[in-house]
Formats: sequence, C-alpha cells, structure tokens
Amino acid sequence: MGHAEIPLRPASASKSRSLKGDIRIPGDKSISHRSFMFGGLANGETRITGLLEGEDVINTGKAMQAMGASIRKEGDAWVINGVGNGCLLAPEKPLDFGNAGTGCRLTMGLVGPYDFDTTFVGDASLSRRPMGRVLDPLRLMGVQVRSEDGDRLPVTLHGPLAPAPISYRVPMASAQVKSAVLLAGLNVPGVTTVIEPVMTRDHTEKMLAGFGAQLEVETGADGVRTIRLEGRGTLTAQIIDVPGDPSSTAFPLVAALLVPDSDVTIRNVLMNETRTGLILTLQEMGANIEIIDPRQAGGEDVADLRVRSSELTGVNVPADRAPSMIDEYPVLAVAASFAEGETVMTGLDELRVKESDRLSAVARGLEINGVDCTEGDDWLSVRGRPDGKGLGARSEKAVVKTWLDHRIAMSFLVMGLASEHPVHVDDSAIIATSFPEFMDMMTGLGARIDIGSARG
Ligand SMILES: O=C(O)C1=C[C@@H](OP(=O)(O)O)[C@@H](O)[C@H](O)C1
Ligand SMILES: C=C(OP(=O)(O)O)C(=O)O
Repeated sequence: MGHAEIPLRPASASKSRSLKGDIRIPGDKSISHRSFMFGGLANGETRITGLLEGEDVINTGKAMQAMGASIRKEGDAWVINGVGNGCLLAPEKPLDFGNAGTGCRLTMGLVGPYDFDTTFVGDASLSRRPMGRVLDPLRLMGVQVRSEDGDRLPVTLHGPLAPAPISYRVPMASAQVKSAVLLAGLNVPGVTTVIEPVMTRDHTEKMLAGFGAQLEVETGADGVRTIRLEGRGTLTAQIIDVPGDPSSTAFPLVAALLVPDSDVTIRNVLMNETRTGLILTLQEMGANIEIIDPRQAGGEDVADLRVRSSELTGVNVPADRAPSMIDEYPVLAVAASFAEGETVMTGLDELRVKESDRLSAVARGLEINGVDCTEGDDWLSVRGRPDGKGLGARSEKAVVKTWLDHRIAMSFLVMGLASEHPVHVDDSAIIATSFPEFMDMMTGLGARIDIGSARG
C-alpha cells in the first residue's frame, strides 16, 4: 500500500523539559539505496550492515529483486547476490518507488538503456515531481520514453539496441541526475562523461569505484568536476557498513540545541564534506556541537556528535552551501525560528521540487505557528524568538500540512518541543519513508510527541 492510500496519522509535539541520551542514528539513505543497487548488479555476494530499513530503501530492494537480484536478511546483515553488470532482467510489473525520488531516478538510469520495457510508478508526491531532468540525458543515449504530460510518472523506458555514451553537463545541482547518467553509463559501451559544475554528494562515484568500476574524477581549478566512466565493466561484490544518516541526525541535533538543559550524544554520523553544511551553519549560529572521535569507516569520514542546548544567532547561509545541506533547510528554518535576529537562506530553488514544495510548505508551517518569515522565489528569511514565546499553534485548527513530506513532518515536530504552545502536524506516517525509528528515538530522549487519531 503506497502512502496515497494510508490514512494520515496526525501528531503533536509539546514543550519538553530536557533531552538527554546517547543514540545511534540509522544508516544513511543515499548510501543504503546505492548499496542495494550496486550489490544487486555486482558479481558475487554483497553484505550490508547498518542499512536504513526505511520504506524508500526497501522499495529499491524490491525493484532490484524484480530485476533478478536475490536479497535476503541474515541476522543484522542484508545479503545480496547480484546479477552481473548488464544482466538485469525485465521486471514483470511496474516498479513502485513509493515516495522516493532517489530510488526512482537512479533506477531509471540503471535500467533505462536495457532493450526492454520498464515502467516506473510512485505515490502522489513522487508523481508530482519532475522526471525530465533524468529523462533528457537518457533520451540523448537513445532511450525511448513514454510518460504522462510534462515527464511525470508513470514513465515507461525502453533502451535502444545500441546505446551511445554521452557527455552531459548537469544543469542543476543534483546528485540524482549525476548518478542516473553514470548508472546508465554502466551499460553503455565506451566512456560516459558527466560534468558537474557544482559538487553534490559523491556517494555514487565513491561506491562505484569501490565496486571496481573504471571511473575517474578530475576537478578543475574552477571547482568543476568531470567524471568519466568506462561502460560495460565488471562490478565485484563488497562488504558495506553504512554510516549513520546526517540528514536524520539533523532532527535530534536541532531538538537538543533548542530544548533547554539538553545533552545528547549521536553516534556514528557520516561526516562526508558533501553532507555537513547544516553542522557548519549551526556552528556559525553558535551551536554547541562537539565532534568526537572523527575517524574513517568504510572509506567515509564518521564521528560522534555531542550536542548541548545553545543560544543561537541568525546568520546568512550562502547559496553555494545548499548542495551540502539540501535536505536540512526545513529543520534549519525551525532552528532559525528560535535564534536571535534574522537568518537568510539563499539558493533554495531545488527545494521546490522535493517531496513537497519545501520552501512554501516550510513558510506556511512557520506562519501558522507564529514565526515571522518571508518566502522569496528561491530564498527564505526567518526572524527568530529565542525564548519560543508565542510560537506554536494558538488553536487546534493550526495544523501544519505536510504534503507527504517526511522532512516537513519531522521538522515541525521538533519545533513543538521548544515552542510555548504545541505544534500539530497533519501526518506522521510518512516519516517511515526515511526514519522509522524517529518517534521512539525522540521520545526516548524525553521529547513529548503524541500520535493522534485521524482528523476528519
Ligand atoms: O542522490 C541522493 O541520494 C540524493 C540527492 C538529493 O536529491 P537531488 O539530487 O534532487 O538534489 C537529496 O535531496 C536526496 O534526498 C538524496
Ligand atoms: C529529497 C529527499 O529524498 P528523495 O528525493 O529521494 O525523495 C529527502 O529525503 O529529503
């Protein structure tokens, strides 16, 4: 059952006394998707520990199974026997990616060049999101595309008999587009080139190299990256331990900063520089975040974070930082609501095409909870109230609309933990797409969050 059919599960968060504890955040969503995909494609048996068992990632696993990979769970490990590069099977039914842009767009690249039909479907949120950004480069490789108006789902792809490699300059800052082109290149003879003017998360490049793909990355003096991948090579199974997701970490982290007398340690957090923009920004705002035991694990930087309540001050968040914190703006806007002075966030155009139009969803949610903010076409400014006085819902009717967007739901629940009045969200069921443990983990730290019954 997709989220379109699941009844909404409203929830409310109320002012909490203090958050205390030591937690381990579930695995990174980006790395988990790619672990299932590359393991499903490689020769041999890939073992994954720490995989995020959220709905988004599970849907990617089901898609890989539908295309021939064998996936099973043994104790804590996921064990995958891959089909071999170039050997995916035609799925018998449409692949349903639920709410997941990453699963859907990367798999379009992975299977698009194959000479058979593959149909992609998703929930109401995913069906509203633009797919042209991935379909355009696939068309250049010779892939036939059948889609609804405006390149929305459902989409059916059929690869050509002789796919051609392309050189593609990614027109927007998007790791999903970069990755889809590279994954398509895996099954195309010759060298596929991706030019990335603005660096985005680099998990695809790193992990493909780890699986043995012939891939090189060159960074120009101007920061422009050129990634070249030799197609039709062999991928070899790997052992993967997925580090904790910095995007999920953002919620208990901001909550601990905002709720007075809090002291929370978060273990095993991925600290890849393409993902740490939020931590940097919060530190600039005066956040007390201690980075403990920074280390390498499985080719990635990880660390433990000790977070204590802090008085925050508004800052300007530069546009060029957006790719390294793209999923964290909703919760940053919540942090800014409790900061002294104004926070201005720029370069936010990509927020309009996430699970919801996050710029507008955040601005509406802040407004109904008494926050003074301004929404621009690609920017947001927030004027905070350090004591949280007057913030929160003044009536039962002031319910944040979450639009099937997990990050909107979690961000506003965090807001309610430090506001004078409770904060209500119209749905919390969607949180299971990326962070099924969110409620238990937060309430375990002392957060007052109640799940209500469906409102009429
Ligand atoms: O490649 C990835 O794993 C992701 C890339 C980002 O999307 P875009 O590529 O659309 O920026 C991010 O928002 C998403 O949560 C995960
Ligand atoms: C944008 C997100 O994910 P996706 O694009 O995979 O749906 C997210 O998790 O915030």
